[in-house]
Amino acid sequence: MTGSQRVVLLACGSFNPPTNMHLRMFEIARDFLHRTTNYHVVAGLMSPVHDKYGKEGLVNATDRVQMLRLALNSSAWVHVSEWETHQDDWTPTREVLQYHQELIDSMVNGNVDPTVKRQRVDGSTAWLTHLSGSTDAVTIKLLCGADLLESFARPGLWKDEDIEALVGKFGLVVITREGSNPYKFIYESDVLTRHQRNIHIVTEWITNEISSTKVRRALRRGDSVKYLVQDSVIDYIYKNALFDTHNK
Ligand SMILES: Nc1ncnc2c1ncn2[C@@H]1O[C@H](COP(=O)(O)OP(=O)(O)OP(=O)(O)O)[C@@H](O)[C@H]1O
Ligand SMILES: O=C(O)c1ccc[n+]([C@@H]2O[C@H](COP(=O)([O-])O)[C@@H](O)[C@H]2O)c1
Repeated sequence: MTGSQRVVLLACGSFNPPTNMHLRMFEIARDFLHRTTNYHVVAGLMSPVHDKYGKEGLVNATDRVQMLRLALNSSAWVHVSEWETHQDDWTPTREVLQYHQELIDSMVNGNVDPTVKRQRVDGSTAWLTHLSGSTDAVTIKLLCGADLLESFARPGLWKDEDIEALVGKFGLVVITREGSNPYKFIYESDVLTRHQRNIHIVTEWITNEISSTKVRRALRRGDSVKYLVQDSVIDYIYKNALFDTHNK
């Protein structure tokens, strides 16, 4: 596509379990960017957080990766990246983006780094095929819900220099979420306002409040989660007795 800037969207999170909203985020972000910017979204990545992130009720990364793989069977362009889960410890999001940008650079941006190339052979990098067929540069952006953006203000949670890099160097695509006001949040932050052009707010007009927390609660109570989560993921959860479903 002439004159367009190729982009990969990366969403980080627990995905505990992955919901249909996690998948939908990618669709609405891509539609919005294609309609309002000259970005051409070539691939999406979901990077589940490391077990050592230590969030209460987090099932192990092997199961979360497996659930994401099943969920993403219905997508032709979004993939799971296991890299984060294979590290020795939790990785800050800035470093997750940095790693994937370097991997992309080593493939298409003419910046061949042999160390990065070696790490590529891990079977979870099929998404790189979306980058072939063109030598136009590809940049990575963080895709997130407005609650993640607003967590930037939680004292001690994010490093200032990481926030600066996320918005200054990479850029954000933020999906609105019930109870959040990303425009006001950006207005109240000097650093976010300075990089406002690099923050794309996507309004989800078809509002819904699907969250993994609510899905886990329903599962625990034996309530149906059909149409909130992909059927294959529900089967996996019951087969492996995740989220206290053992006696349901
Ligand atoms: N309903 C939603 N609307 C907009 N963004 C969402 C929604 N659900 C999840 N996201 C976004 O998806 C990413 C990964 O989210 P995460 O795994 O924390 O899901 P969650 O449903 O918020 O989980 P939990 O309820 O366990 O906190 C985050 O950027 C989050 O903001
Ligand atoms: O990089 C950071 O400093 C940082 C601080 C807090 C959270 N994160 C990431 O944000 C995501 C939050 O996921 P969750 O499920 O807790 O909403 C997860 O991928 C974390 O690694 C990242």
